[in-house]
Amino acid sequence: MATRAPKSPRRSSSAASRGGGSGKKTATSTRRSGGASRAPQKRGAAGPGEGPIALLFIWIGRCLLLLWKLLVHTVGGIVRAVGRSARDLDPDLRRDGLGLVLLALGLLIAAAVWWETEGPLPEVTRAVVMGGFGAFSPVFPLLFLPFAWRLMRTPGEGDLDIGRLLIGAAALLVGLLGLIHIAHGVPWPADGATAMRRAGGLVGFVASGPLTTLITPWVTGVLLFMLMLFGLLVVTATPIHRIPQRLRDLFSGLMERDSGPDSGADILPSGGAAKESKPKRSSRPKGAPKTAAAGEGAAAEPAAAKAETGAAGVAGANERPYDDPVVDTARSTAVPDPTPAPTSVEQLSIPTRAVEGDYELPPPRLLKPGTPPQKRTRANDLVVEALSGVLEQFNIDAEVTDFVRGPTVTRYEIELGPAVKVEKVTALTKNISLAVKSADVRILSPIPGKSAIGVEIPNSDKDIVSLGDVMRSAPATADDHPMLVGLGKDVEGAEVVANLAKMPHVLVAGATGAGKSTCINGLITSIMMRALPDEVRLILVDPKRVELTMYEGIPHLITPIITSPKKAAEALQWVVGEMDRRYDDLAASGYRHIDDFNAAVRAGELTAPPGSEREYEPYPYLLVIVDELADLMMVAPRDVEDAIVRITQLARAAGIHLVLATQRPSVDVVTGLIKANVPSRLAFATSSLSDSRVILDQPGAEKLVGKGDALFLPMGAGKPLRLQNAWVTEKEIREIVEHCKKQAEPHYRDDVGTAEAKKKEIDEDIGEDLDLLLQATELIVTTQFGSTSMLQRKLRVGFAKAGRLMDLMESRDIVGPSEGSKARDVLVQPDELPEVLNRLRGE
Ligand SMILES: Nc1ncnc2c1ncn2[C@@H]1O[C@H](COP(=O)(O)OP(=O)(O)OP(=O)(O)O)[C@@H](O)[C@H]1O
Repeated sequence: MATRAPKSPRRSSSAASRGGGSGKKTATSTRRSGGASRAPQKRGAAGPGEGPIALLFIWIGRCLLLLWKLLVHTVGGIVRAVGRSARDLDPDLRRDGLGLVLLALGLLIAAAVWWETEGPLPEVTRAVVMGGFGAFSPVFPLLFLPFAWRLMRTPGEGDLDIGRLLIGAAALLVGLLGLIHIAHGVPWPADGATAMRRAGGLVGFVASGPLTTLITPWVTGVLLFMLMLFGLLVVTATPIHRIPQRLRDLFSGLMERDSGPDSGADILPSGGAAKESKPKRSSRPKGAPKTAAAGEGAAAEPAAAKAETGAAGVAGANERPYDDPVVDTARSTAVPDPTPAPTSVEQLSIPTRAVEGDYELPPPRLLKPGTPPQKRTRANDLVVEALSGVLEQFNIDAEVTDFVRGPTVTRYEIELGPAVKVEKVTALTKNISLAVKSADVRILSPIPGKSAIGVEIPNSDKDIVSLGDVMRSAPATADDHPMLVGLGKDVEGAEVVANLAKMPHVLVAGATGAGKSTCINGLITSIMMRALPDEVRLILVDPKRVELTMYEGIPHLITPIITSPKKAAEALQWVVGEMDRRYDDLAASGYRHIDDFNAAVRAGELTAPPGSEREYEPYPYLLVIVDELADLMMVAPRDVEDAIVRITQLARAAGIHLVLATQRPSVDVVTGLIKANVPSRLAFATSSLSDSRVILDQPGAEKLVGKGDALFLPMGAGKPLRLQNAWVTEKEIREIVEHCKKQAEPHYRDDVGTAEAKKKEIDEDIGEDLDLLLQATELIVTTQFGSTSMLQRKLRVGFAKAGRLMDLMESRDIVGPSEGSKARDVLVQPDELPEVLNRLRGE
């Protein structure tokens, strides 16, 4: 993270050269006056009083001086030109070149030391290396290999790393050579070159010789050993307090490598401390409480570090804004009055035992790594130049002090001089766009947690963020919640994950081609990678009929993928019913959240009330994903809105969550009511500012560059977090789907998407009269007497109402047609009554 302190020298120097024009002028004028004051003296020296010979010498001297200057300028110019073109080289090529130079050096030293090649260059090299490094010389050429390898293998990794490695290796080498020298009796140069070469050479002598005379060889040995240890820690980038953790990681890494072909296949490309999550997880036996996987060597440190970076920090997005909201909101949610537990309700069945043996989650290696992240490329340098140019042109005392490259955009940081208005920079958005040749410039003022303005500019050379990298990152492996999904990487390149159970409902919107479907694929794939089917069940609604078809048949589904908007609207009604059933169970058992209910059931603490035929089972999370809300809203706007609002208001405690995606975020699709009840938003590039306002209640999404560039506004967050959504290929999805399908078969409920049809019939026909109709039916069936006047008398209704009730019963084959003044035939026997009443109720 850039800090102000180290940059201040740069800042002040450029400030002097920039706005501090006065300082520059002063320096120039001082030089001029100096020149002017010397000139008369020189003229005086060549004055009329001097002889022609003296004049000749003076002129010869001046000519020589001129020639010298010419030579110096020419040579300097050539060197500068070469240097400039080297600087202009692509950083990757520069690193490759450096790597090759190191390889060549290693080869030269190997030729000199190992094969004792003849010739002046190998001989000088041999003398220098053996004289300098003594007994270590034969190993010396090998040292170049890892450096060369690292430079060429990991393009884009900062030079800092190389610097760290050099410092660490130097400390390691000096310590080792000093120890070797002590082990050979600390020979001095006066003892001869052979004795020095057999010991630690000149370096070993300098490291140990003088010290041994001052503090004895033993103490020197201990100090040199400590120096070696320090070198080792620097090389491995291990702070002392993390040594035990590193050893544990190393140990468990070795154990995993031994345990099978999957293990160790996917290591974080960035070389982070995080390891891949468990490659396999078997179905938990029912009743076994879930154990956290945080201890599996997954370092949660990056997330913790990020949490300090401000409100929009990644972990901030992941954790803080809705830290534990499930429990909190569950407490505040109005739980309906306790009702007796339903005695014979069919609970959302979860018989997803594996086809053979235990269910195994897909191995993480099925998700491939993305491109290695780059910290700086030539494109970034060009943008910094362009930005500085704009600031200079407009005479603004501000400077580009740093930049942080993310996968899609880079955030350039501009620090202002004293008394410079922020608006001066923000007003330049269009000029900056012009200078950097990109229409999608977004200005953050300030960057959260920093006193600097951020200018986000799309990279002309983007990195691909793969879902695999996100799912194997520390924030993902540190939490084994089955509803945790990989979203992508933020502008600083940190992985962003989110727990759908805590969101608790999310709206995904963006113009066509912006990356919505990829995002939905990422969500479903994350669930398949982490959740057993008896932990999370899915309802997938795909009115476009093409986006989600590949998930057909996965065991997490409770109904085949729904493609008809009408059926989808009905399925939402079913979800409302499922929510009510869950609430009934919660209310009857006295728990406030389905997680608590499930824990009690698993622990065997909860049994159905006496007289009930129920046997409680844990409820899985139910995730409903709608990949085009607009299609549903066109078919049945009122019903869909009602269902969504009802689900979103109450479903969180019942473990039911919605993901609603649309490419038409207009107010008739994302209505005020839906917006008010879907608190988390994920906006991809929108075609207009008004669309951005509909999704995020603020502008910003219209400036996104598409292809997965997104703004994530989790529930409770003030500012959206920009991220590059994770990419998952169709091939990866197919392999994961195949794996899941092999493990278990789906168990479809045939009532999903049909409930509404029955209800509709009731609504249209019966309307408000359901209660009266139920009473009338009960009366007529139990008495087996189809008389209208009896209904009038017993139900205290008028003739018209009684006649209407009779017509309704006739249309449902409860009574026969009217036969004048005679009573109608009753077509239902008393033992069929409960079934008929249920049918009338729409159940
Ligand atoms: N996360 C991503 N990383 C890289 N490229 C992406 C990403 N997301 C999307 N893209 C690119 O953008 C294209 C369109 O993405 P996608 O199909 O997800 O858009 P969409 O918003 O769903 O469009 P539509 O609404 O028309 O289905 C993809 O084919 C891919 O090339």
